[in-house]
Amino acid sequence: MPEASPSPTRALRLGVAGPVGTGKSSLIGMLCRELGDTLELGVITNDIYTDEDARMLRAAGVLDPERIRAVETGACPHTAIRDDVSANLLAVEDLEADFAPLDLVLVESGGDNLTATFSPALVDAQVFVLDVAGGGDVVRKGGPGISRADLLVVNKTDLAPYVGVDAPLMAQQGREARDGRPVIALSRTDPSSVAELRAWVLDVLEQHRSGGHTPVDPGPMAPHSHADGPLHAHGGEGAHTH
Ligand SMILES: Nc1nc2c(ncn2[C@@H]2O[C@H](COP(=O)(O)OP(=O)(O)OP(=O)(O)O)[C@@H](O)[C@H]2O)c(=O)[nH]1
Repeated sequence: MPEASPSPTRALRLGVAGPVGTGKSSLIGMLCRELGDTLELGVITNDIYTDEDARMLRAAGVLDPERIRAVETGACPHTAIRDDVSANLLAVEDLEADFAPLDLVLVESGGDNLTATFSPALVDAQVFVLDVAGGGDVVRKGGPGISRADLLVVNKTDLAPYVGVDAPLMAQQGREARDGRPVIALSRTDPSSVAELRAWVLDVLEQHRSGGHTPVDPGPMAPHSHADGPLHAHGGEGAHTH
């Protein structure tokens, strides 16, 4: 398990969670392109049955393929980032040992629904990714990731006119739901939004290195179900019940 107060010498571990298809892998690829020249990076992906996201990122050529590793999570992808994070921690620690010293390890959750959050035992900070194509009302539905992740991203703003969503309003409602925690309206076609994301990550890294960053638990996941499984919940104290 990582130390309670992260050593400024180890890499910042940044989780990226959010519903299926909102652009988590793309955002990680974007950060690799933006930061790969100046920082030593590693990536861990979580998929239910495959290593699809890792293969997609390797194929994108954004990072040395050896620095992108996959964790196969089995039926419930949330367990692996929330209740029993051992497989992910081992993957992060192996990556850090193999490519020491790393500056930043990006950990992508398996996309599933609105409830996924990382345990602070696995990541130091977390980004929750929504997209405009999921509908403008998604922000108002709330959930621990939307309300309390270190950063909320409203992604694919370039698609907003085509799906009838007011992206600035969606971002504003995100800010209102988050008591001032940051929100970035992002599109890979909007360089200023990409620069804003880059700056946010560098700021958190700087705080991590100076000992000024405290990992915050957004809170446990709400009860949810998977395509082939019953409704279940993940307890806040490491319990996992089906
Ligand atoms: N128009 C547009 N499409 C985007 C943007 N970012 C990502 N996409 C597209 O959205 C789709 C899903 O992106 P992914 O990065 O695979 O999403 P994901 O959240 O990792 O998906 P899962 O791992 O399956 O949950 C892909 O077709 C991307 O090309 C964006 O800024 N604008």
